[in-house]
Amino acid sequence: MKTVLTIAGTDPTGGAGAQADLKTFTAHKVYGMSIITALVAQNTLGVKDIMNVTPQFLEEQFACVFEDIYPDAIKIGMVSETQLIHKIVEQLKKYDAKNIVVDPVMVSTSGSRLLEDSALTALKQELIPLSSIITPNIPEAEVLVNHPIQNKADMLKAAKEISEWYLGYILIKGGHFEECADDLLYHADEVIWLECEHIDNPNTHGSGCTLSSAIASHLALGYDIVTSVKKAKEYITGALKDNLDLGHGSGPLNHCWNMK
Ligand SMILES: Nc1ncnc2c1ncn2[C@@H]1O[C@H](COP(=O)(O)OP(=O)(O)O)[C@@H](O)[C@H]1O
Ligand SMILES: Cc1ncc(COP(=O)(O)OP(=O)(O)O)c(N)n1
Repeated sequence: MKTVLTIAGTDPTGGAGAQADLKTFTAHKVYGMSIITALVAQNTLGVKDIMNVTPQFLEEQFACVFEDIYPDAIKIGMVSETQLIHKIVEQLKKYDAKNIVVDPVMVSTSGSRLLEDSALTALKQELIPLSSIITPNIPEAEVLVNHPIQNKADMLKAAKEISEWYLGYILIKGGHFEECADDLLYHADEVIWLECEHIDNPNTHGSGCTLSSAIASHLALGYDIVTSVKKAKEYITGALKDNLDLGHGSGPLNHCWNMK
């Protein structure tokens, strides 16, 4: 069985973070594992509190995973502090990790900051360069390029700007636009639009976590990056169309819609 690791924060209601990632791994029939960066008190209504783990505890979790069950692919989500990013970078290098997907989580859709301002430099200069693909949403891409992104032309411009300092694949997600949900996959002047109509579903909590975990699952299964992204986009679209309605805010997805 192929193995996939998430390095992420938690969501006790299971819609985002490590819990969503693990469900996504299971839905792709890969063996899921998790290294926790932070305990997050959150639900469909928003984030109440964050308790980061220590770098030492992060290192112990790395040893438990990598010295026992080596992952075929890794998804990295919420890592809010510089010292935790430093530790993850050190450990990924130590264990010669491959097939790394970085979802540069910065702010939850409900508006809570999940990345400290001071950690942005370490994210850009140390963690992102180790990855094969990054998956920013529009607000995250705006932070990476430091200007607004209002349409598809702006998305392409932003991807080109990011490619000046990052050599991997860049997936800018268009889920925050009203008119459509077209994602842009960009690499070395290659432009692929993954087109999708805007699905009228207010329950999108954790959609970015779920998409990046689906990409990592497909990488572990041996697909190339372009195929992995296309298959992951089909999966997230199906999950959004499944119309699960739980909770009092922006609800979670049915990660196992494809197993019905
Ligand atoms: N209403 C929607 N209709 C169709 N696809 C969507 C919708 N909202 C999000 N998506 C898709 O879900 C994935 C996650 O995107 P997004 O919600 O932008 O990420 P994040 O959760 O990181 O903010 C992307 O493939 C995006 O296009
Ligand atoms: C622990 C944790 N990680 C990431 C997020 C953000 O999730 P995302 O998939 O970007 O979707 P929204 O929750 O913003 O809709 C999170 N909330 N918690």
